[in-house]
Amino acid sequence: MHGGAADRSGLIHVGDEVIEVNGINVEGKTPGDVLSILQNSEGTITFKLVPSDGKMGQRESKVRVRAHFDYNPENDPYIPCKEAGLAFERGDILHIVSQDDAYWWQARKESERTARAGLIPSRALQERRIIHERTQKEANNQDAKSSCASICTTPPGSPILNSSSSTSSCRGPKIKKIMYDLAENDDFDREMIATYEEVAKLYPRPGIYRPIVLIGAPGVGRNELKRRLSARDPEKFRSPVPYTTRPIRHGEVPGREYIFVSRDKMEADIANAKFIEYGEYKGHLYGTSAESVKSIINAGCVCILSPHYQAIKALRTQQLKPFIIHIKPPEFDILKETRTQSRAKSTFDENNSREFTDEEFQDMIKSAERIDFLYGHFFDEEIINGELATALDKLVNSVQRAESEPLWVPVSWVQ
Ligand SMILES: Nc1ncnc2c1ncn2[C@@H]1O[C@H](COP(=O)(O)OP(=O)(O)OP(=O)(O)O)[C@@H](O)[C@H]1O
Repeated sequence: MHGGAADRSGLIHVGDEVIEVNGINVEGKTPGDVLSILQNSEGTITFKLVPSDGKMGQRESKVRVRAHFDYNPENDPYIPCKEAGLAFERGDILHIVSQDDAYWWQARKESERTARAGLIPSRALQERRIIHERTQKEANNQDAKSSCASICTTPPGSPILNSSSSTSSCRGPKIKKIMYDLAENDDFDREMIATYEEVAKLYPRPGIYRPIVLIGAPGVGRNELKRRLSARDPEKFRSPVPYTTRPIRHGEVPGREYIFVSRDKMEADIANAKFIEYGEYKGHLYGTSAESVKSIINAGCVCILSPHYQAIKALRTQQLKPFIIHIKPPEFDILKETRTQSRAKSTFDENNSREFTDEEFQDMIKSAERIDFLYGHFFDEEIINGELATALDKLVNSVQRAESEPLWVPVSWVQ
C-alpha cells in the first residue's frame, strides 16, 4: 500500500516473492494463510524475500478524481480489508496513486497528502455495484407493486382521498413556474452512473472570467442574488437578456426583460445550435443565446446565469467552463421568517402579487433535495439563502474565488 509501513521501509517491493514469514516457510501457501500467520504474530516481523527484478516497482499515478458518491469501507462487505479502506464523501478530491488492480484502487485524499493510501472501489467495480443496486431496487419495486395490486381496491384514475396531502404526487394541479418541466429529463439524469470524474486544476486567466451559474429550486432567490451582485458592480457583472416567443406584456421593453422573437425564428436558431440552453413554459419558448454569453465573456465581464436546473448538462462544457453554485433554501422556519419579513413575492403566482404559501416553502425544500440528489456532484459551491446579506457575502466570496484561485475542473477543460 502506498505510504504504508512496507512502502515506507523501502525494503519490500511489488513483485517480491515472500519465502518465509517469521521463519515459517510460506512457499505454495495462499495469501490468506500468510495473513493468518501475520495476524498471530507479535512484535517484529521478519520476511525472507526473493527480490523482483525491479521492473514492477510502484509508480504513483498523477490522476486526481472528484468522487461522485460517499464511501465508507466499514459498510462495504466486499472490501478485502476494511482497515485498509479509505472513507470519503461526495465532492472530495482523491489522488489515485495506483490503478493496478481492476477492482481496488489505491488513493489518498488530496487534502491529506502525507497520509498513507487506502483502498477504494475502482470505477468499474462501483459501476457494477450501482447497476446491481438498481436492478435489485427495480425487482423490489415490482414485487411491491404486485403485492399492492392484490390489496388495493381503488380503481386506476380514482381520486385518492388522503389527509397527508403534502406529498406532491397526490396534489391537484396548480400553476407553477417551471420552464423545463420535462420529467423524462430527470429520469435520464437519475440513470447516469456517477462514480468518479477525472479532474485537473484550472488556473485563472487574466481578463477571462468563468461564467457564474446559479442553480436552485424555483423561488429560492437566485434572481434576487443575481440582481444584488450586479448592483455592486454593474460594469463587471452582467447577465444575458433571455429570448422568448411569448407576446410582449404591458410595461415591458424589448431587449430589457426579454428579446422577443417569433417561434419559427427561435426554432430555427435552436436547430442551428444558437442557444446554449432553452426550454418551453406554457406554450412559449425561452432560452439563452450562446452569442450573448460569449460577448459578455469577451468584453471581460463576469457573466451571471440563473437557468433552470436541467440546463446544467448543456452549460457544463469545456467552452464555457462555468462555476456552478447551488443556491439552497434554509430550513423551513428560517425560510418562512426571512421571506415574511421581506414580504417576498411568490414566483409561483403568475402576477407576482401574493406571498409564498407554506406548501410552496415545503416544495422549495423538497425540490432543493432533489436537485442535490441529481446534480450535487456538479456543484462547485453551495450557498444557503437564509439571511440575504449573508448569502450575498458568500456569493461575492465564491465569485472572487472563481476569479483568483486555481480550482478543480473536469480534466478535459484544461487539455
Ligand atoms: N434571502 C432572502 N430573504 C428574503 N427574501 C428573499 C430572499 N431571497 C429572495 N427573496 C425574495 O423571494 C422572492 C423570490 O426570489 P427570486 O425572484 O429571486 O426567486 P428565483 O429563485 O429567481 O425564482 P424563480 O426561479 O421561480 O424565478 C423575491 O420576492 C425575493 O425578493
